[in-house]
Amino acid sequence: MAAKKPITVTLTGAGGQIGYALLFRIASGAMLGPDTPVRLNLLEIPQGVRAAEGAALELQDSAFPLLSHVEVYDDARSAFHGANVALLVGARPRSAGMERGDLLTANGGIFGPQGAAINAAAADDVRVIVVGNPANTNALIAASHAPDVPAERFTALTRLDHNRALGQLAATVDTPVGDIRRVTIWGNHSATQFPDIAHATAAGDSVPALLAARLGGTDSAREWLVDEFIPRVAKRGAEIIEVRGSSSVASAASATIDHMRDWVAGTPNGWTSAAVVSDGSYGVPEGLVSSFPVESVDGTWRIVPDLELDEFARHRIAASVAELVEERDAVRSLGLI
Ligand SMILES: NC(=O)C1=CN([C@@H]2O[C@H](COP(=O)(O)OP(=O)(O)OC[C@H]3O[C@@H](n4cnc5c(N)ncnc54)[C@H](O)[C@@H]3O)[C@@H](O)[C@H]2O)C=CC1
Ligand SMILES: O=C([O-])CC(=O)C(=O)O
Repeated sequence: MAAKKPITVTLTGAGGQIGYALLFRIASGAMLGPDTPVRLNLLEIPQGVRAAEGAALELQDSAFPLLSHVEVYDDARSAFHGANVALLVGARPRSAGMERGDLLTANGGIFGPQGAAINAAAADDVRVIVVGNPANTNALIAASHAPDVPAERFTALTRLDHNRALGQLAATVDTPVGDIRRVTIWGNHSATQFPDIAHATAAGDSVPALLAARLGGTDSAREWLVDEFIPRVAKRGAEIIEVRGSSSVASAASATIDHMRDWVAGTPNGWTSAAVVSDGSYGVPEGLVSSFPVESVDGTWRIVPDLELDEFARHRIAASVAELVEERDAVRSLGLI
């Protein structure tokens, strides 16, 4: 059988923390599969180039059979040349006391030029995920500078929030995390996000019913949901910063791998969460990059249709979407879109 052609993966922020956690998993085949060779293009700003070069040396020392080539760039056009997969991680992380909104001005300027470089140089089938915060709005900025790339190819990471929700639920209902299905993160990757378990199941049983049984009735389950689960998941990033002293790295890299793997290979276990360009579903204005329940079908994210939403869910989703509208208007007034 002829050897498979390598997939070109461009990673921005390759000299940073998440970059370092991502590179070795990509090269090992965890993202694109055990028989897909990869070519890695690493993009950094000049101050980050040495760190990226160091990571490239270590990649060589790891002798990954699937790794066909590694190149370090400080020029976006060259780095995105022929990219089939673009992981936009490079941006300043939040430190203690900062809200994600504070990063809009700091990081927004990065994503227009990178969107334009993707438009000019990437492969026709490019798939983009934005990890750098504020991820949803940065993806919107990048997409708006790439008119020739279908908007559906621009996504942002909310899989980390999804995985955090699975972790919290598994611990509370005492079920293996792999048995939990049909959890959704709606809206923005921020404290306004809505982690929704109304449709969730654990080994086929209704999670709301399991919670009610475990926590002493539907009222207590509701209290846990509103006062503990939702804020714990939505503010987990800040909790990690407080406990670790810096923002999530390995879990963010792992979620990025999950997102891209499922996008390419499909979601046989049912839906997951990803921030995708809205087609107007569930009242989310068209064009906003918002998190939805999504399935990956034939290499394309599809928003799961026709889920029933109660008043509480509609209210929570609207609040997070209102924040996305504010962010869009802010970057518009800064001339970034
Ligand atoms: N969406 C999500 O779930 C999560 C997002 N994040 C975000 O990911 C981003 C990266 O985090 P870390 O790796 O921990 O930060 P880091 O500071 O360790 O690394 C960022 C790297 O990006 C580079 N960089 C900055 N501007 C760049 C540009 N224009 N082009 C290429 N590279 C550039 C920097 O030189 C640095 O090496 C942050 O914005 C952080 O807030 C972090 C965790 C979760
Ligand atoms: O909270 C932060 O600043 C980093 C991040 O996005 C997360 O951990 O969810």
